[in-house]
Amino acid sequence: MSVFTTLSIEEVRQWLGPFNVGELHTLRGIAAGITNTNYFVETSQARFVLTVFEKNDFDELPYFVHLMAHLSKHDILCPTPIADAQGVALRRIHGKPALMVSCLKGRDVSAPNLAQIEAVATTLAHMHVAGMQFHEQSHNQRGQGWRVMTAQQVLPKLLPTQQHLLQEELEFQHGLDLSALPHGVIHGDLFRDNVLFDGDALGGFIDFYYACHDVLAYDVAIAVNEWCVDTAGTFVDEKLAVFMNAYQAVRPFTADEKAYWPALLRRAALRFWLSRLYDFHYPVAGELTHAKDPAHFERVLLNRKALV
Ligand SMILES: Nc1ncnc2c1ncn2[C@@H]1O[C@H](COP(=O)(O)OP(=O)(O)OP(=O)(O)O)[C@@H](O)[C@H]1O
Ligand SMILES: N[C@@H](CCO)C(=O)O
Repeated sequence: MSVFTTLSIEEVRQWLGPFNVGELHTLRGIAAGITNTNYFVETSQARFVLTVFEKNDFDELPYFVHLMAHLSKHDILCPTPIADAQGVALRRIHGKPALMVSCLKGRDVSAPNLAQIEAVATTLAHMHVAGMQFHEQSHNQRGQGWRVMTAQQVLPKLLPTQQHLLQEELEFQHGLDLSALPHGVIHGDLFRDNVLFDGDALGGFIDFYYACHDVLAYDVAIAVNEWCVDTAGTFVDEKLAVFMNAYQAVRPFTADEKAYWPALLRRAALRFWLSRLYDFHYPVAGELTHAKDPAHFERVLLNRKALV
Protein backbone atom coordinates (compact mmCIF):
# COMPACT_ATOMS: atom_id res chain seq x y z
CA MET A 1 0.00 0.00 0.00
CA SER A 2 1.74 3.17 -1.09
CA VAL A 3 -0.07 5.86 0.82
CA PHE A 4 2.80 7.58 2.59
CA THR A 5 0.82 10.70 3.46
CA THR A 6 -2.56 10.04 5.07
CA LEU A 7 -5.08 12.74 4.25
CA SER A 8 -8.38 13.29 6.01
CA ILE A 9 -11.53 14.04 4.06
CA GLU A 10 -11.75 17.44 5.81
CA GLU A 11 -8.19 18.33 4.78
CA VAL A 12 -8.92 17.47 1.16
CA ARG A 13 -12.24 19.34 1.26
CA GLN A 14 -10.34 22.47 2.31
CA TRP A 15 -7.62 21.90 -0.28
CA LEU A 16 -10.28 21.63 -3.00
CA GLY A 17 -11.70 25.03 -1.99
CA PRO A 18 -10.11 27.14 -4.78
CA PHE A 19 -10.96 24.61 -7.49
CA ASN A 20 -14.30 24.58 -9.22
CA VAL A 21 -14.79 20.81 -8.97
CA GLY A 22 -18.01 20.45 -6.99
CA GLU A 23 -18.65 18.82 -3.61
CA LEU A 24 -16.23 16.21 -2.29
CA HIS A 25 -17.98 12.85 -1.96
CA THR A 26 -15.30 10.23 -1.37
CA LEU A 27 -11.56 9.87 -0.94
CA ARG A 28 -9.76 6.56 -1.53
CA GLY A 29 -6.04 5.80 -1.28
CA ILE A 30 -4.50 4.05 -4.32
CA ALA A 31 -2.39 1.01 -3.51
CA ALA A 32 -0.35 0.94 -6.73
CA GLY A 33 2.59 3.26 -7.20
CA ILE A 34 5.84 3.35 -5.29
CA THR A 35 7.04 6.94 -5.32
CA ASN A 36 4.14 9.23 -4.51
CA THR A 37 0.90 9.12 -2.55
CA ASN A 38 -2.15 8.94 -4.81
CA TYR A 39 -5.85 9.22 -3.95
CA PHE A 40 -8.98 8.85 -6.02
CA VAL A 41 -11.11 11.91 -5.29
CA GLU A 42 -14.79 11.67 -6.22
CA THR A 43 -16.77 14.90 -6.32
CA SER A 44 -20.30 15.80 -7.43
CA GLN A 45 -18.74 16.69 -10.84
CA ALA A 46 -16.22 13.96 -11.64
CA ARG A 47 -13.52 11.60 -10.48
CA PHE A 48 -9.95 12.87 -10.10
CA VAL A 49 -6.55 11.64 -8.96
CA LEU A 50 -4.78 13.64 -6.27
CA THR A 51 -1.02 13.12 -6.10
CA VAL A 52 1.03 14.17 -3.10
CA PHE A 53 4.67 14.41 -4.21
CA GLU A 54 6.88 12.66 -1.72
CA LYS A 55 10.26 13.36 -3.32
CA ASN A 56 10.05 16.28 -5.72
CA ASP A 57 10.68 19.87 -4.74
CA PHE A 58 7.97 22.33 -5.66
CA ASP A 59 10.27 24.03 -8.19
CA GLU A 60 10.74 20.99 -10.42
CA LEU A 61 7.04 20.27 -10.80
CA PRO A 62 5.69 23.11 -13.02
CA TYR A 63 7.43 21.62 -16.08
CA PHE A 64 5.42 18.39 -15.71
CA VAL A 65 2.17 20.22 -14.99
CA HIS A 66 2.59 22.48 -18.03
CA LEU A 67 3.57 19.51 -20.17
CA MET A 68 0.49 17.44 -19.26
CA ALA A 69 -1.71 20.52 -19.81
CA HIS A 70 -0.09 21.08 -23.23
CA LEU A 71 -0.44 17.44 -24.28
CA SER A 72 -4.06 17.27 -23.11
CA LYS A 73 -4.84 20.39 -25.11
CA HIS A 74 -3.38 18.60 -28.14
CA ASP A 75 -5.65 15.59 -27.58
CA ILE A 76 -2.97 13.27 -26.25
CA LEU A 77 -4.61 10.89 -23.77
CA CYS A 78 -2.98 11.82 -20.47
CA PRO A 79 -4.04 13.32 -17.15
CA THR A 80 -5.23 16.94 -17.36
CA PRO A 81 -4.06 19.06 -14.43
CA ILE A 82 -6.90 20.83 -12.61
CA ALA A 83 -6.20 24.51 -12.05
CA ASP A 84 -8.05 27.18 -10.09
CA ALA A 85 -9.45 30.40 -11.58
CA GLN A 86 -5.95 31.96 -11.43
CA GLY A 87 -4.43 29.03 -13.32
CA VAL A 88 -2.72 27.59 -10.23
CA ALA A 89 -2.67 23.79 -10.16
CA LEU A 90 0.10 22.98 -7.67
CA ARG A 91 -0.66 23.68 -4.03
CA ARG A 92 0.74 22.28 -0.82
CA ILE A 93 -1.11 19.78 1.33
CA HIS A 94 0.43 18.45 4.54
CA GLY A 95 3.45 20.64 3.68
CA LYS A 96 4.07 18.73 0.45
CA PRO A 97 3.37 19.74 -3.15
CA ALA A 98 0.14 18.27 -4.48
CA LEU A 99 -1.61 18.16 -7.84
CA MET A 100 -5.04 16.98 -8.89
CA VAL A 101 -5.53 15.61 -12.40
CA SER A 102 -8.36 14.11 -14.39
CA CYS A 103 -8.95 10.41 -13.86
CA LEU A 104 -8.30 8.31 -16.95
CA LYS A 105 -10.30 5.26 -17.91
CA GLY A 106 -8.95 1.77 -17.60
CA ARG A 107 -6.13 -0.07 -15.92
CA ASP A 108 -2.62 -1.22 -16.78
CA VAL A 109 -2.18 -4.57 -18.54
CA SER A 110 0.71 -6.94 -18.01
CA ALA A 111 0.31 -8.93 -21.26
CA PRO A 112 -0.65 -6.40 -23.95
CA ASN A 113 -2.11 -7.67 -27.21
CA LEU A 114 -1.22 -6.40 -30.68
CA ALA A 115 -4.08 -3.89 -30.78
CA GLN A 116 -2.94 -2.41 -27.49
CA ILE A 117 0.69 -2.27 -28.64
CA GLU A 118 -0.42 -0.48 -31.78
CA ALA A 119 -2.40 2.05 -29.73
CA VAL A 120 0.62 2.78 -27.52
CA ALA A 121 2.89 3.33 -30.53
CA THR A 122 0.42 5.61 -32.31
CA THR A 123 -0.14 7.71 -29.19
CA LEU A 124 3.60 7.92 -28.51
CA ALA A 125 4.19 9.24 -32.01
CA HIS A 126 1.37 11.79 -31.65
CA MET A 127 2.82 12.78 -28.29
CA HIS A 128 6.24 13.39 -29.88
CA VAL A 129 4.68 15.49 -32.63
CA ALA A 130 2.55 17.51 -30.15
CA GLY A 131 5.60 17.97 -27.91
CA MET A 132 7.41 19.84 -30.67
CA GLN A 133 5.22 22.85 -29.91
CA PHE A 134 6.01 22.71 -26.19
CA HIS A 135 8.70 25.25 -25.56
CA GLU A 136 9.80 24.54 -21.99
CA GLN A 137 12.79 22.27 -21.69
CA SER A 138 13.94 20.04 -18.89
CA HIS A 139 17.17 18.06 -19.11
CA ASN A 140 17.20 14.29 -18.74
CA GLN A 141 17.91 13.42 -15.11
CA ARG A 142 18.84 9.94 -16.33
CA GLY A 143 21.34 11.10 -18.95
CA GLN A 144 25.12 10.86 -19.29
CA GLY A 145 26.04 12.42 -15.91
CA TRP A 146 23.64 10.12 -14.07
CA ARG A 147 24.89 7.06 -16.00
CA VAL A 148 28.50 7.69 -15.00
CA MET A 149 27.68 8.46 -11.36
CA THR A 150 25.38 5.47 -10.96
CA ALA A 151 27.83 3.14 -12.68
CA GLN A 152 30.53 4.16 -10.21
CA GLN A 153 28.21 3.25 -7.35
CA VAL A 154 27.13 -0.13 -8.65
CA LEU A 155 30.40 -1.30 -10.27
CA PRO A 156 31.93 -2.66 -7.02
CA LYS A 157 28.83 -4.82 -6.52
CA LEU A 158 29.11 -6.58 -9.89
CA LEU A 159 30.84 -9.67 -11.19
CA PRO A 160 33.90 -9.06 -13.40
CA THR A 161 31.98 -9.96 -16.57
CA GLN A 162 29.24 -7.51 -15.65
CA GLN A 163 31.79 -4.81 -14.83
CA HIS A 164 33.30 -5.29 -18.24
CA LEU A 165 29.91 -5.08 -19.95
CA LEU A 166 28.98 -1.93 -18.03
CA GLN A 167 32.27 -0.15 -18.71
CA GLU A 168 32.19 -1.08 -22.38
CA GLU A 169 28.65 0.23 -22.72
CA LEU A 170 29.40 3.48 -20.92
CA GLU A 171 32.28 4.15 -23.29
CA PHE A 172 30.19 3.24 -26.30
CA GLN A 173 27.37 5.58 -25.28
CA HIS A 174 29.76 8.37 -24.34
CA GLY A 175 31.27 8.22 -27.81
CA LEU A 176 27.95 8.77 -29.61
CA ASP A 177 27.03 12.11 -31.13
CA LEU A 178 23.23 12.17 -31.31
CA SER A 179 22.93 15.90 -32.01
CA ALA A 180 21.62 15.36 -35.56
CA LEU A 181 18.68 13.26 -34.35
CA PRO A 182 15.27 14.90 -33.80
CA HIS A 183 14.87 16.01 -30.18
CA GLY A 184 11.72 16.91 -28.29
CA VAL A 185 9.59 15.89 -25.33
CA ILE A 186 10.07 12.27 -24.32
CA HIS A 187 8.03 10.36 -21.73
CA GLY A 188 11.15 8.55 -20.59
CA ASP A 189 9.46 5.71 -18.71
CA LEU A 190 6.73 4.31 -20.94
CA PHE A 191 6.41 0.94 -19.24
CA ARG A 192 3.29 -1.20 -19.02
CA ASP A 193 2.43 0.15 -15.58
CA ASN A 194 2.34 3.67 -16.99
CA VAL A 195 -0.31 3.07 -19.64
CA LEU A 196 -3.99 2.48 -18.90
CA PHE A 197 -6.35 0.58 -21.19
CA ASP A 198 -10.10 0.29 -21.29
CA GLY A 199 -10.35 -2.96 -23.25
CA ASP A 200 -8.21 -2.41 -26.36
CA ALA A 201 -8.80 1.34 -26.24
CA LEU A 202 -6.05 3.39 -24.71
CA GLY A 203 -7.13 5.18 -21.53
CA GLY A 204 -3.95 7.20 -21.53
CA PHE A 205 -0.31 7.56 -20.49
CA ILE A 206 0.43 8.41 -16.85
CA ASP A 207 3.48 9.16 -14.73
CA PHE A 208 5.26 11.89 -16.69
CA TYR A 209 7.83 12.51 -13.99
CA TYR A 210 10.79 11.30 -16.09
CA ALA A 211 9.64 13.37 -19.07
CA CYS A 212 12.32 15.67 -20.45
CA HIS A 213 13.85 17.05 -23.64
CA ASP A 214 15.84 14.34 -25.37
CA VAL A 215 16.17 12.21 -28.50
CA LEU A 216 12.69 11.16 -29.67
CA ALA A 217 13.81 7.81 -31.04
CA TYR A 218 15.36 7.02 -27.64
CA ASP A 219 11.83 7.15 -26.19
CA VAL A 220 10.74 4.69 -28.87
CA ALA A 221 13.66 2.45 -27.92
CA ILE A 222 12.63 2.54 -24.24
CA ALA A 223 9.09 1.58 -25.23
CA VAL A 224 9.89 -1.28 -27.61
CA ASN A 225 12.34 -2.77 -25.09
CA GLU A 226 9.31 -3.04 -22.80
CA TRP A 227 6.30 -3.66 -25.06
CA CYS A 228 7.73 -5.91 -27.77
CA VAL A 229 9.71 -8.54 -25.89
CA ASP A 230 9.25 -12.02 -24.45
CA THR A 231 10.12 -12.81 -20.84
CA ALA A 232 13.79 -13.28 -21.81
CA GLY A 233 13.91 -9.75 -23.22
CA THR A 234 14.20 -10.95 -26.82
CA PHE A 235 12.18 -9.06 -29.41
CA VAL A 236 8.97 -10.71 -30.58
CA ASP A 237 9.16 -9.81 -34.30
CA GLU A 238 5.42 -9.46 -34.78
CA LYS A 239 5.07 -7.07 -31.84
CA LEU A 240 8.08 -5.04 -32.89
CA ALA A 241 6.76 -4.72 -36.44
CA VAL A 242 3.33 -3.61 -35.22
CA PHE A 243 4.89 -1.01 -32.93
CA MET A 244 7.34 0.41 -35.46
CA ASN A 245 4.81 0.51 -38.30
CA ALA A 246 2.22 2.27 -36.15
CA TYR A 247 4.74 4.78 -34.82
CA GLN A 248 6.25 5.53 -38.22
CA ALA A 249 2.85 5.92 -39.85
CA VAL A 250 2.65 9.11 -37.78
CA ARG A 251 6.31 10.13 -37.52
CA PRO A 252 8.65 8.30 -39.87
CA PHE A 253 12.25 7.90 -38.71
CA THR A 254 14.91 10.03 -40.39
CA ALA A 255 17.98 8.38 -41.92
CA ASP A 256 20.00 9.40 -38.82
CA GLU A 257 17.46 7.81 -36.51
CA LYS A 258 17.63 4.59 -38.50
CA ALA A 259 21.42 4.64 -38.38
CA TYR A 260 21.52 5.14 -34.62
CA TRP A 261 18.60 2.82 -33.78
CA PRO A 262 20.71 -0.14 -32.55
CA ALA A 263 22.73 2.21 -30.34
CA LEU A 264 19.53 3.75 -28.91
CA LEU A 265 18.16 0.32 -28.06
CA ARG A 266 21.38 -0.31 -26.11
CA ARG A 267 21.15 3.08 -24.39
CA ALA A 268 17.58 2.36 -23.32
CA ALA A 269 18.52 -1.08 -21.96
CA LEU A 270 21.52 0.37 -20.11
CA ARG A 271 19.33 3.08 -18.51
CA PHE A 272 17.04 0.56 -16.84
CA TRP A 273 19.76 -1.99 -16.07
CA LEU A 274 21.57 0.76 -14.16
CA SER A 275 18.54 2.14 -12.30
CA ARG A 276 17.44 -1.33 -11.30
CA LEU A 277 20.99 -2.25 -10.18
CA TYR A 278 21.09 0.89 -8.08
CA ASP A 279 17.69 0.23 -6.48
CA PHE A 280 18.68 -3.39 -5.84
CA HIS A 281 22.05 -2.65 -4.23
CA TYR A 282 21.05 0.54 -2.42
CA PRO A 283 17.51 -0.01 -1.17
CA VAL A 284 16.18 2.91 0.84
CA ALA A 285 15.51 1.78 4.42
CA GLY A 286 11.82 1.43 5.13
CA GLU A 287 10.82 2.18 1.55
CA LEU A 288 8.41 -0.02 -0.23
CA THR A 289 10.04 -1.44 -3.33
CA HIS A 290 8.21 -3.65 -5.77
CA ALA A 291 11.39 -5.54 -6.75
CA LYS A 292 12.29 -4.82 -10.37
CA ASP A 293 14.74 -7.37 -11.65
CA PRO A 294 18.05 -5.88 -12.92
CA ALA A 295 18.98 -9.19 -14.58
CA HIS A 296 16.14 -8.71 -17.07
CA PHE A 297 17.74 -5.56 -18.46
CA GLU A 298 21.20 -7.10 -18.43
CA ARG A 299 19.76 -9.74 -20.78
CA VAL A 300 18.04 -7.07 -22.87
CA LEU A 301 21.33 -5.19 -23.17
CA LEU A 302 23.30 -8.29 -24.19
CA ASN A 303 20.58 -9.11 -26.67
CA ARG A 304 20.61 -5.61 -28.23
CA LYS A 305 24.42 -5.65 -28.46
CA ALA A 306 24.21 -8.88 -30.39
CA LEU A 307 21.89 -7.20 -32.93
CA VAL A 308 24.58 -4.74 -34.05
N1 LIG B 1 -4.73 10.07 -13.97
C1 LIG B 1 -4.99 8.84 -13.54
N2 LIG B 1 -6.13 8.23 -13.87
C2 LIG B 1 -6.44 6.99 -13.40
N3 LIG B 1 -5.63 6.29 -12.60
C3 LIG B 1 -4.46 6.84 -12.23
C4 LIG B 1 -4.05 8.13 -12.67
N4 LIG B 1 -2.85 8.41 -12.13
C5 LIG B 1 -2.52 7.35 -11.39
N5 LIG B 1 -3.47 6.41 -11.43
C6 LIG B 1 -3.49 5.12 -10.72
O1 LIG B 1 -2.61 5.22 -9.63
C7 LIG B 1 -1.59 4.23 -9.71
C8 LIG B 1 -0.29 4.80 -9.19
O2 LIG B 1 0.15 5.88 -10.00
P1 LIG B 1 1.67 6.05 -10.40
O3 LIG B 1 2.18 4.82 -11.08
O4 LIG B 1 1.78 7.34 -11.13
O5 LIG B 1 2.35 6.12 -8.96
P2 LIG B 1 3.65 6.84 -8.48
O6 LIG B 1 3.99 6.32 -7.11
O7 LIG B 1 3.42 8.33 -8.58
O8 LIG B 1 4.73 6.45 -9.54
P3 LIG B 1 5.68 5.13 -9.64
O9 LIG B 1 4.96 3.98 -9.09
O10 LIG B 1 5.95 4.98 -11.11
O11 LIG B 1 6.90 5.49 -8.86
C9 LIG B 1 -1.55 3.81 -11.17
O12 LIG B 1 -1.16 2.49 -11.32
C10 LIG B 1 -3.01 3.98 -11.59
O13 LIG B 1 -3.74 2.84 -11.25
N1 LIG C 1 9.92 1.67 -15.20
C1 LIG C 1 11.08 1.52 -14.34
C2 LIG C 1 10.81 1.93 -12.92
C3 LIG C 1 10.41 3.38 -12.74
O1 LIG C 1 11.30 4.24 -13.40
C4 LIG C 1 11.55 0.07 -14.36
O2 LIG C 1 10.75 -0.80 -14.76
O3 LIG C 1 12.67 -0.20 -13.98
